[in-house]
Amino acid sequence: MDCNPTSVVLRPSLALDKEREAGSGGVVFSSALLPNQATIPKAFIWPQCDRPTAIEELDSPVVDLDGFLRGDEASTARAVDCVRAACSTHGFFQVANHGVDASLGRDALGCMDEFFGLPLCHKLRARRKPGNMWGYVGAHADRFSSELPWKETLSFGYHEAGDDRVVIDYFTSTLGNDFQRMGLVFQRYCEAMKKLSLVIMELLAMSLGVDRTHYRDFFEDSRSIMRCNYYPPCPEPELTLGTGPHCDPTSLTILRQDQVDGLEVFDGNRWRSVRPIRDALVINIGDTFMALSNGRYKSCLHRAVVNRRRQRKSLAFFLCPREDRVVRPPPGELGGARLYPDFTWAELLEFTQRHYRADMKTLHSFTDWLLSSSSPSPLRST
Ligand SMILES: C=C1C[C@]23C[C@@]1(O)CC[C@H]2[C@]1(C)CCC[C@@](C)(C(=O)O)[C@H]1[C@@H]3C(=O)O
Ligand SMILES: O=C(O)CCC(=O)C(=O)O
Ligand SMILES: [Fe+2]
Repeated sequence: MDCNPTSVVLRPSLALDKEREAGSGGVVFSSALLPNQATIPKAFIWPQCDRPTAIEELDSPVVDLDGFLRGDEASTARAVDCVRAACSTHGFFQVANHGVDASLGRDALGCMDEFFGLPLCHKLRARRKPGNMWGYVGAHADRFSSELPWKETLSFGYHEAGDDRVVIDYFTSTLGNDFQRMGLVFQRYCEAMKKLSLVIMELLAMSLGVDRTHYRDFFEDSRSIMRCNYYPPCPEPELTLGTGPHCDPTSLTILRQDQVDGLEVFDGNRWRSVRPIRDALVINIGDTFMALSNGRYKSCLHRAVVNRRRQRKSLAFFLCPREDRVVRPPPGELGGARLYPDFTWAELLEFTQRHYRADMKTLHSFTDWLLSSSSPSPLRST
């Protein structure tokens, strides 16, 4: 593989579930090409209705977690009210004084600069293999053939294993022992994200009037996804998107942005920007938690836009339950008619990876697909 390809070559159109062997070559999207191009390939051009427009800022609350983490009752009550208000509307809020070491977040963003700055042939050592979710991808050009997102991504899994090395081992086994330090930084970052996500789960439970340990226990043995998003500068940012409009299919997202604008949330009427706040973390509810709350909390539509001058990076930690846990709301508190059937995260994840490109209707489409499937799972009650 030429380490510095001279052009973006996109293979002929292919449907999502007819994924070709990645080894067949042909498709690369590399930021190394960009400074020399004045226009973007047609496959990256999005429909007019999806293109970025001039927008205002989202009024997303910043929840100070310091008092809650110290067990202060008044601060806890304020945090619970703040979370309830945000999750009952656009599902986004930011947290400050969250207990995650600020230097760890900056180190992780620094490791992203190091990885995505590698020659393409080195990045391709981590290339995502067909049927697998982990690895390096350019513009999802191995899965989609139009409306390609203007980004490179690196995704890997995180779960507590006996030796606490699952992420370190991923980096050293995929990229070599020279990447031991990078693996250690991301290992520690994922551990910190997991710890914070369980704190947020307590807050969410309390704000829903559910026993405060309910969701925490449900995610204790979580199998989460870490995704590094790298958005190169784009010669025609008004025609494309860094990440298309979607609701996260996962349960909870903890997003660390760098200081470059780009995250946008649809508040029901218009797109609004989520301005980066230094060292704060953006939290949003995903589809799986919307089902766990029987629709009380909203998984919200969001996207990422790019710009002509500056690269942008974001670190998205996606909390997910163990694959075989049945997703259903807690008995009693969130009563009323069930909005969604029982399902497992494994079923929803497989739907997004093999049958459906996650967008703003993923959970609705998944529910239809699930209930229409010929072999209903014995776990499922509707
Ligand atoms: C389960 C997942 C699928 C996507 C990553 C994630 O872990 C959560 C967000 C999903 C995604 C980012 C939504 C927009 C479309 C997508 C294809 C992307 O642009 O990356 C989605 C991810 C995916 O790899 O399918
Ligand atoms: O990069 C961002 O700000 C958002 C990315 C995102 O929504 C995602 O990866 O699910
Ligand atoms: Fe997202």
